[in-house]
Amino acid sequence: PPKNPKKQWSLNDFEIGKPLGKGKFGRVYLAREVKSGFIVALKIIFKEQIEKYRLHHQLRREMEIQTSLRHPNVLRLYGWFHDEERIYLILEYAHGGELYRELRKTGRLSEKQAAIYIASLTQALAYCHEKHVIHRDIKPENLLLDHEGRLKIADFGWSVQSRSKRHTMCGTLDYLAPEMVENKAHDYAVDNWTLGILCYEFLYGVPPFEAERQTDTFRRIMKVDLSFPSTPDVSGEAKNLISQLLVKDSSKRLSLQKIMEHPWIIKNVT
Ligand SMILES: Nc1ncnc(NCCc2cnc(NC(=O)Nc3cccc(C(F)(F)F)c3)s2)c1Br
Repeated sequence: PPKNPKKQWSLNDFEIGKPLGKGKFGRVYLAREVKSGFIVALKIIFKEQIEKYRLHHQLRREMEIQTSLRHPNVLRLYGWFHDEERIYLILEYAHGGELYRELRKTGRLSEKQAAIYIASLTQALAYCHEKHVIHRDIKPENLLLDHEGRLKIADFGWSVQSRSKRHTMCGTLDYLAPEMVENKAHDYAVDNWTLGILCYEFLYGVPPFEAERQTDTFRRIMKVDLSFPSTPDVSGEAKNLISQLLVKDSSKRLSLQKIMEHPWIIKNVT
């Protein structure tokens, strides 16, 4: 018998609820699938924006990549549909919202919480990398929390299926690895660098190479101008992990496997 064709969704299948957030190119709403009562997040993207910025292939790639990923720390993309002027992404609803709101609220995280998030991110990235997917745009805005406070990587709008080295420039400045800043060929190790950036930001409340002007941030990234303030008092193990990730030579960055075996992770996560 023919495989039952993928359900064709339409807006009538959903009741739209409160806005959850504004992302690039469109808003996200809470929504309920009428028949099942299943709660989702519906991301609405305007076609003319996609046309204007010529992002069709990127959006298509995101669909392909995300519908094939299944991991507890990767936000699900259940499917999508479109009408005259909009494209709708049917996403897993992350009840805890955006991680960066928690970061802004509390200023910085405890070492235990930071280590738990870094371990979750590392496991999610190890899963993505074994599926040849580099996210390339890991930043607090793309990290969501579910109802149990479990971290979910979202928005694979910049990810790529990579077997060869990549060249496309993307991502926000603070989180960019040197090889991306230099627009050089880059590979999976860019996500390892970003783990170092995030670990620093979770513990100190700001990313390590933050500067007034973009040119200064670029310069600080290229120099790996890393320094640890004396307050808050962060453990030596945490600084050790960050220093092993924020390494200019991408081949010398601590591997995802080694991150999971690092004393700071072992001490705080098991
Ligand atoms: N509480 C919540 N629970 C669940 N989700 C929430 N927010 C949505 C998070 C996202 C997940 N995936 C996304 N994907 C894209 O946005 N993709 C996208 C969009 C435009 C253009 C492009 C492209 F054309 F550039 F590729 C790609 S946004 C929230 Br708040």
